[in-house]
Amino acid sequence: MRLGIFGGSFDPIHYGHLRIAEEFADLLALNRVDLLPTANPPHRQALQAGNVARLEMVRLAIAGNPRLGLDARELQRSGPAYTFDSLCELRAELGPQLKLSWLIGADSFLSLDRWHRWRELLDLAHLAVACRPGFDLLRWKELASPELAEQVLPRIQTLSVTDPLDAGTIALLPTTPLAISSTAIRAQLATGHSARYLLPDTVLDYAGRHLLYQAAK
Ligand SMILES: Nc1ncnc2c1ncn2[C@@H]1O[C@H](COP(=O)(O)OP(=O)(O)OP(=O)(O)O)[C@@H](O)[C@H]1O
Ligand SMILES: O=C(O)c1ccc[n+]([C@@H]2O[C@H](COP(=O)([O-])O)[C@@H](O)[C@H]2O)c1
Repeated sequence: MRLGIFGGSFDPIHYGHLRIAEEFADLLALNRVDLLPTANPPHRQALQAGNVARLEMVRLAIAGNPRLGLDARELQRSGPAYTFDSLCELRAELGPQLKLSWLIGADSFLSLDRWHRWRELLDLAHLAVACRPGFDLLRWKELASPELAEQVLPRIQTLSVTDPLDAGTIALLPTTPLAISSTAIRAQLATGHSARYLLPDTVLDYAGRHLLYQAAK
């Protein structure tokens, strides 16, 4: 069993997220990728849509794709939602033998050294880094802090589905670069512009019906 986890604010979820989740599953031959919406992210201001709405939008977005699942554990936790805590819980539930990989976009990867107990994350899971326009992974050595570079360099491996290890490596995934962001979608909706084809229609309809990203009147 090879499980992938993809944490995010998903405020709202969009095709940039869905495409890297699909390519992650495909490139690493994962049995399943669980999307893990975060609550109280330690590193950013309050999210715009509430927990229930973001969970529902993820549910709508992944409907019909048997490889994508939903893990709501962080929404049930009070206090900051640290990835370290989620990976510890997952390891305790699934055992040491399971191959566990955490998907992260290139922008998040470059700030990994500001995450809670970041050095220990690779004891718990593999890391798979997706391309994101504007964050050139070929230049990551210049862009990363010396601490991150020192920690990361020896761990980077060429993409491999047959790695015998259960955690501890970093794969740079050649995913399709899609310049889509939740920030831009929220801005488009708040100014009355169309966000169609940047995210699933079902998610857009949900956001519209619940007036999630409209400008305050
Ligand atoms: N278009 C994209 N391409 C690659 N990775 C992405 C893309 N959008 C988001 N990600 C990654 O998905 C994860 C969750 O991202 P998040 O939910 O914050 O989306 P976002 O579009 O970056 O949102 P925001 O604009 O609100 O910051 C992060 O690891 C981020 O790097
Ligand atoms: O654990 C941390 O300290 C930490 C710091 C920054 C981000 N994260 C996680 O990274 C994922 C992507 O975050 P974001 O803000 O880009 O949506 C999400 O699962 C967050 O909980 C985790």
